[in-house]
Amino acid sequence: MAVIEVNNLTKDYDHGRGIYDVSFEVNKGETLGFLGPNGAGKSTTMRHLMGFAAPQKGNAKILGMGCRKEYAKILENIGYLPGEVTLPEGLNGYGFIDMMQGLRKAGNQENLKKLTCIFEVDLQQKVKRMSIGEKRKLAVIAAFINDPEILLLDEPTSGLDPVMQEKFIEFIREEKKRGKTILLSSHMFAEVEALCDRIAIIKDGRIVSVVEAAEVKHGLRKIVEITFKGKEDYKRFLHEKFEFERMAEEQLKVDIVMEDSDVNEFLAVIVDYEVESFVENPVTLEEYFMHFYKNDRKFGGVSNGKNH
Ligand SMILES: Nc1ncnc2c1ncn2[C@@H]1O[C@H](COP(=O)(O)OP(=O)(O)OP(=O)(O)O)[C@@H](O)[C@H]1O
Repeated sequence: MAVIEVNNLTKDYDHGRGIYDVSFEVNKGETLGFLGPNGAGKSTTMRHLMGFAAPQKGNAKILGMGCRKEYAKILENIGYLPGEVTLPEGLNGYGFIDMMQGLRKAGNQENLKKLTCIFEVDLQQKVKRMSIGEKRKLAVIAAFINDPEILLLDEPTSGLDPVMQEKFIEFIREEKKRGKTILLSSHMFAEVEALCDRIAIIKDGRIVSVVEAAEVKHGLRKIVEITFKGKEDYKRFLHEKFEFERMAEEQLKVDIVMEDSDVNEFLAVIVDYEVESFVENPVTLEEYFMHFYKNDRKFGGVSNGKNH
């Protein structure tokens, strides 16, 4: 069952900035990683899910409720950690948590103790005296304070030191075991690999790929490097219908991108060529993702974000 649904969500800020026809869903108990370079549209999508902005087209729903219209109801079930944290400077940690608990009508002192202990925040301290990391940890506590079923986490570990990052990952693993539904935007491959069931990649405001994390982890997509014996074969091969990643005429070498399901087709074609060698390398999540950073053309399965 889809808990979070984003359908053709569009917000055009002009000059090619914004999000365009963004569609994906997050099922109950699933963690979807939302990966994209700076300015790709992750926070904009999250803000629409929180009902802070109205789309020009499409819609965002949580538990079947429209995020803009039923904002107050949705808030009771949701924990949101914004990408940029701005906290009221005049309050101390307790004051801020009280304010957040009041907003959500769900005080939970036991949970507060547990979270304060895990994330080591001194709640007596005034917000204005806190470091960036401490403010971030306070925002993490606020997001989890009412033990929400659904979590929208916008780059949750940015600003945390490596020990805290590790603690956070452990904490989310436990939350996953408890059946939480999570949308997590991140730039950190290790974090995404450790936590996410599926990964949606967004670039220039558009979803360019949605993949099962296991598919990437187990290297179902591969780069095959083929070296030909002669120039004629090398040139002829370039006309074959494969996805070429790299061509090096001097070395008579090409890299093609393949999925497991393409292997038979590849073998049927390659028997017709004199091959010096071929090497197969699984694509890591980082390579898969970096491809979108560096290139505009598609790499692997482009989907509408609805495959799961
Ligand atoms: N209120 C706004 N007015 C105008 N442009 C905006 C506004 N909010 C976002 N944008 C633009 O929309 C695009 C997407 O921004 P967004 O903050 O969603 O990216 P992001 O993927 O979260 O990036 P980052 O990783 O840097 O946080 C950017 O080009 C940004 O400049």
